[in-house]
Amino acid sequence: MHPKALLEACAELVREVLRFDHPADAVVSRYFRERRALGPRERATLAETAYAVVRRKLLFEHLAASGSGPRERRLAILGFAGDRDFLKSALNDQEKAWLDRVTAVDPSTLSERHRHNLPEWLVAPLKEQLGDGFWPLVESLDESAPLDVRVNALSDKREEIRQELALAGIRAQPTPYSPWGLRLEGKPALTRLDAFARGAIEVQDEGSQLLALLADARRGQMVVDFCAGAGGKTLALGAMMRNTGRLYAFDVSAHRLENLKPRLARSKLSNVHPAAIAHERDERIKRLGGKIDRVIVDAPCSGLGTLRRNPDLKWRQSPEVLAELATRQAAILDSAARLLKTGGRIVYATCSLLRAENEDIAAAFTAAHPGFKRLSVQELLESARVGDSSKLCSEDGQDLRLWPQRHGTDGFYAAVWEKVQH
Ligand SMILES: C[S@@+](CC[C@H](N)C(=O)[O-])C[C@H]1O[C@@H](n2cnc3c(N)ncnc32)[C@H](O)[C@@H]1O
Repeated sequence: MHPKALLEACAELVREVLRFDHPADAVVSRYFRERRALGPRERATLAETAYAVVRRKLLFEHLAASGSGPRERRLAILGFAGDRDFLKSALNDQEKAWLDRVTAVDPSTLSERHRHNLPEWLVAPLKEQLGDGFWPLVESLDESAPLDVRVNALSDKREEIRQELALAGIRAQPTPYSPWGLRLEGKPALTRLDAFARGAIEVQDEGSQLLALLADARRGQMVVDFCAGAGGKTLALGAMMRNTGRLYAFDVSAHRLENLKPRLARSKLSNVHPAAIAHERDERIKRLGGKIDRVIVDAPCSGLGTLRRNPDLKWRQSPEVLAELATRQAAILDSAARLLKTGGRIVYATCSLLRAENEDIAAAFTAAHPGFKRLSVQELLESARVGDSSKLCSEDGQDLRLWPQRHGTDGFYAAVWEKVQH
């Protein structure tokens, strides 16, 4: 593609993504679907440019103010993810001079908001939680998230899969914390691998793997994945249960559960029962009340722990959305807890960074449910032989607290309770 045409296409995609009416990955996929002639390198430049603009939106808008021409074109120039000379060959003299001027700006002279590129409503709670750790978080959000896979413990050993991947030219290292994880070098395509087709590996962030581990699902148990979605945790739980017992995968979205089916077929699990529910107080849930050994609530959340992958979320969420989510999270946790038998365990988890969706929900649940005892996540991780478990937890060891800048995973939270009395 000619440089001028590619830059124009980048500006067009930037315009569509910045409407924020749909998730950026959906907008990019649709853009590519409608333009099948685009080659892989053009697609990479387009997607990376659009994501760069979303990530550094406040800075780029600030720098773009001094340029000329359409705003999205200026933003696309600033975020352009290709070769610099290639880009310059698409620019007129005025644009070249402007680009040279703005790229010479000393970053230390920029205001805070142009350095962190976050909305103010998000900055305040993060600074309060992290103190000096706020800036390392900001830096980590500019990096790309690693590609982790979970090895299916039902059928395979991690080291053997690592060697099998090496033979296919894919280098991988064991993940530092999850006993099932491999962290791959680069972003190799996996779907054509035999290990993928036979269900030996599934793409899953190491943090997600640890959430499933906390449930400690065992052979022969009755287990519920309450917000199963496409079943990332379900598959891990099923393997922990050695394909015995009964594992219900519930979700209000039948569409998301559909995406579990091919994964389930690959995994060879036969103990999983997916079912769409109308809401968290569905009749189906009521019938199972008091009968379940393990429940995992991977609650719908702001997703702000996944900003490396989904940087548009910081612009698509708001305090109003968060308040509404908190109400739903509390209601879902409350209903899910009714499923437990005495001695059963419930895990509440999110991929949010914010206390409002995490510690606050957990504290309110503890206060309202005297029959539930909080378990120390640190102790649970120790008994699961996860090394360095104190590094993964809140200071008191109660909660799982994973951060991209500290653990390399997405941001995750988990709290765990045991039902001690009726
Ligand atoms: C964080 S996602 C789950 C991801 C999934 N556990 C995985 O590992 O792939 C949250 C899920 O909660 C579902 N959800 C939202 N409201 C719900 C409710 N009231 N009851 C059950 N599931 C709900 C959403 O449809 C969404 O799939």
